[in-house]
Amino acid sequence: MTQNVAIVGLGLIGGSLGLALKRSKQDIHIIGFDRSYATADEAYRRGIIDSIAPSAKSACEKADVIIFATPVNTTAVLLEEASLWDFKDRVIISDTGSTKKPIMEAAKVLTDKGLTFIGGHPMAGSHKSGISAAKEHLFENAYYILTPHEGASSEQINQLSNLLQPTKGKIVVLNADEHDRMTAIVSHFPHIIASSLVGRLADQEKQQPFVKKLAAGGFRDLTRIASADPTMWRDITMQNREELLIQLDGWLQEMESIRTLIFENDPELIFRFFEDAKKFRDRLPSTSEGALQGALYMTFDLHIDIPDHPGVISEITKILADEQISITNIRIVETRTDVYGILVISFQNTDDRKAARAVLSRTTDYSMHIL
Ligand SMILES: NC(=O)c1ccc[n+]([C@@H]2O[C@H](COP(=O)([O-])OP(=O)(O)OC[C@H]3O[C@@H](n4cnc5c(N)ncnc54)[C@H](O)[C@@H]3O)[C@@H](O)[C@H]2O)c1
Ligand SMILES: O=C(O)C(=O)C[C@]1(C(=O)O)C=C[C@@H](O)C=C1
Repeated sequence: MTQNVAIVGLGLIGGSLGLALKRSKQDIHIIGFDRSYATADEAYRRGIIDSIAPSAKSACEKADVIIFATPVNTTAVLLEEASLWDFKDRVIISDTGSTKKPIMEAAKVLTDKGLTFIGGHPMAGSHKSGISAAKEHLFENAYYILTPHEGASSEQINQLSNLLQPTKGKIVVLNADEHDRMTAIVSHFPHIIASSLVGRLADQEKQQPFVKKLAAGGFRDLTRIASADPTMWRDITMQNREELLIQLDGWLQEMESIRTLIFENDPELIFRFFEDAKKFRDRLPSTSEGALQGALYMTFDLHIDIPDHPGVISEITKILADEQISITNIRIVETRTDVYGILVISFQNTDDRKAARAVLSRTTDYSMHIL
């Protein structure tokens, strides 16, 4: 029997979910709704959804499973409005929001009426937003967290997990408190730091106009996420305010002790500060070790030692293009005359990276590394 799935909000996450569900072996009809008709129309034309609904209500009332993929404050408002909608009896309602406690609280208007709500959060994304950035592989190897309401049965949790299988995410069940505490540590607070570092650069650029030209690899790597959508991050910050304040207090204390460290200028203690951080960072699971991507998201990068000669990059991209291996990013980490430069190419998944490594080892003698 056909399963009707409604996706409300067809941006990066709703669109990627639609693309992933499209490869399902189950008989699924995806009904999409977005407040922007142009977005819904693009989703339909790209085959991400099977039909466009005229409203969120109309999409949801026909659905067996509903996934809200809107910014978290909007999702809370929609859940409130949904208390007046006529759902199918056995409907499962879920979302993709980056926060879970306030969403679970907002869903109470529905669960109090006997409806089933299972919070969801795929722990993979991007600083890009909107349907144009949607990718079928986005959730591959990422944790996909579910936070079921206490009324949800294991059969319903399994039904949702089965539906989500084509995302190739790893489903884990957590409670909403744990979820919000952990995502504050590894996702939400780092985002605040990235944006504030960019803010410091913007302030100081007034006195040092040349400084932003020096913002090289380190600054860029550390602040990539500051380019993300401000609406999404405003909502997350407001909804996870308590955990963020806890993180901020800890950080201020940490900065105070780092201030003392620098003031006292003890070489051994300064060395140990960097050494401890390096040891811990180097032990974090990486996708190259077969670990899951997740909050500690690793891109599928291949580092290639290339000589600093004109034409080398086009040689490599041509080899990959001939093999139909798509790349998501390409950058030079270091290039100096007479010294090997390092080209970093990012792929969508481990399979593409493996195929690229294999073809480049057959056709070139450049050494390659996965960090
Ligand atoms: N971007 C990420 O990295 C990421 C990762 C995991 C989860 N999430 C969560 O997923 C959700 C969606 O994020 P995104 O990155 O896809 O955002 P997005 O901005 O790319 O997409 C959101 C979509 O929702 C639509 N929308 C907004 N208000 C609406 C309404 N009232 N009715 C219908 N549609 C509406 C917008 O037009 C847009 O197309 C958020 O809750 C976010 O916290 C984001
Ligand atoms: O990779 C990024 O750009 C992200 O910010 C993705 C990221 C994260 O912090 O890891 C951001 C928010 C989501 O809730 C999940 C994933």
